[in-house]
Amino acid sequence: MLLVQENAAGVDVPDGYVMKPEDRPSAEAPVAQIPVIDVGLLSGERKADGGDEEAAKLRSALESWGIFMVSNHGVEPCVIDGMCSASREFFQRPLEEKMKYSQAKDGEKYEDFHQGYGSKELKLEHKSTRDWVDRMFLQVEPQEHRQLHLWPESFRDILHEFFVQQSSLVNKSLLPAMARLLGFDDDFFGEKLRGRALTFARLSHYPSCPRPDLVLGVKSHTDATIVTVLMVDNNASGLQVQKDDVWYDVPCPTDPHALLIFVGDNTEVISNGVFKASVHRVVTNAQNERTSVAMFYVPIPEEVAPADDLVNDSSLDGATKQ
Ligand SMILES: O=C(O)CCC(=O)C(=O)O
Ligand SMILES: [Fe+2]
Repeated sequence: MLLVQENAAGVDVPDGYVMKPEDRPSAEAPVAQIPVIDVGLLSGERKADGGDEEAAKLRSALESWGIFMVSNHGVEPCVIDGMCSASREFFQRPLEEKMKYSQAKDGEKYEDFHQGYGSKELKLEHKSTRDWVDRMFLQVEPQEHRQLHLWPESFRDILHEFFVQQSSLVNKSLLPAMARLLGFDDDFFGEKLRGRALTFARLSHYPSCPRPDLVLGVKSHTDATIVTVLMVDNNASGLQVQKDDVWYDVPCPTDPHALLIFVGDNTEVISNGVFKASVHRVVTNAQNERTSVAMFYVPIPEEVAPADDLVNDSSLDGATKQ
């Protein structure tokens, strides 16, 4: 079978989705105390108004969870609402409609790195289990590489606007604040996302699943990014993060317009392990469907190496410079 949507109506799940017993989620997970960072206070000049405290919260999140929420982030609420409803509307369309945006040719299986609509179809030789998710995967940057024929008209403009506003959040606020925590110039991370760097959007739709005890929405992974920005709809939680070998639930943000930020692998490497990439997964839910939109900020591989100043600097000893 090609798409999760086709399986979701059944009472049981096909074998290909059933996780090995050791990888199945437990019924109850503790709740992660993910900090909410007020981005407005992070700019270099806001020390007196609580900026130091906010920077300390950011540091603690970067060094432990590898994930945090942001408020006051400059992405307009109407843009977040618009992106959320455009994604839901797209996934609710009949399958034949959505398949117009699939890159898989007739009879061919969709593969994850292809742009367009589909679901991760594992090759037979792969032993790994399938994820309970349908997706739309699109390259957003460099803009001249966009495959606009795969962008449904209904969300072309809103996805572009969502990207423009959040890339300003990433480049003007978040990455400079992260660089300052390591004692670097504001542009330290940002310059790794210029030129041939790539940005991808992934819209994910998790239909309700009859066996959340056996099946995962997305298996445990880290993102191969500098950072990932995630918008979740508030219909259902499902995201979990791992810390010290324990899986924690990430609750839906109480502010429906908050965004989640993941530290990606590349930042862990560049910071020489000072900042931790978030290990995360998505569990399924028997009652509710769920939609998310992730934006992946991916540098060119040559930019990914531990920063010289952080290597062999015994004075750091696991802590960061101020
Ligand atoms: O849907 C989510 O909450 C997370 C998705 C995710 O981790 C990913 O697409 O890399
Ligand atoms: Fe992820």
